[in-house]
Amino acid sequence: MNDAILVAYATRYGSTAEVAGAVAEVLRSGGENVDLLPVGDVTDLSRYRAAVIGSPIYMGKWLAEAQVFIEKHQKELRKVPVAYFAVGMTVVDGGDEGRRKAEASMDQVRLLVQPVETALFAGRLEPSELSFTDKAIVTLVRAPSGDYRDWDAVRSWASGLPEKVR
Ligand SMILES: Cc1cc2nc3c(=O)[nH]c(=O)nc-3n(C[C@H](O)[C@H](O)[C@H](O)COP(=O)(O)O)c2cc1C
Repeated sequence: MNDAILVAYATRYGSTAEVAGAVAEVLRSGGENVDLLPVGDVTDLSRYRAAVIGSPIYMGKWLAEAQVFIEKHQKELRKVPVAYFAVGMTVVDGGDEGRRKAEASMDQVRLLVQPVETALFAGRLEPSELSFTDKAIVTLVRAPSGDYRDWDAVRSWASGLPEKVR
């Protein structure tokens, strides 16, 4: 039976995993049968009637594992409604240009599988948690730090999904 909804995510420091968790929770509370999985743990897509896929943005792009997941499963994913969400910091105070850059992070995956719905969410950046290299990059680009995730925005988007992926 392909009656379940897949919520699959990539994450480096956990914030996108938590956004995916909130999306899954809202769908479940609406009575949907949901599997919440890191992209690397998804094997069989035949049991899903829809997929929600999210990735954080790093240097303007989705994490490689999210792109590879979509590329690898593009044939199956094209048969069902797919929604994408991107999590990043340029949407925090980057205005229209920040949103445009965040939208562009999905260009690659849009080409592979056209989504029925997309969303951009502000993320979390905690410098003390970052690897040496990541910390050096965010210091260089003077990225804002803190937790900017807007849970109301995430939940509101998720509550509209069942209608969109029907
Ligand atoms: C090295 C580095 C590069 C980043 N590049 C971008 C970027 O290009 N655009 C953006 O919107 N956010 C960028 N971010 C912010 C992350 O997308 C944000 O912190 C996100 O919540 C991280 O998700 P995760 O905790 O799931 O890994 C960057 C963060 C780091 C550490």
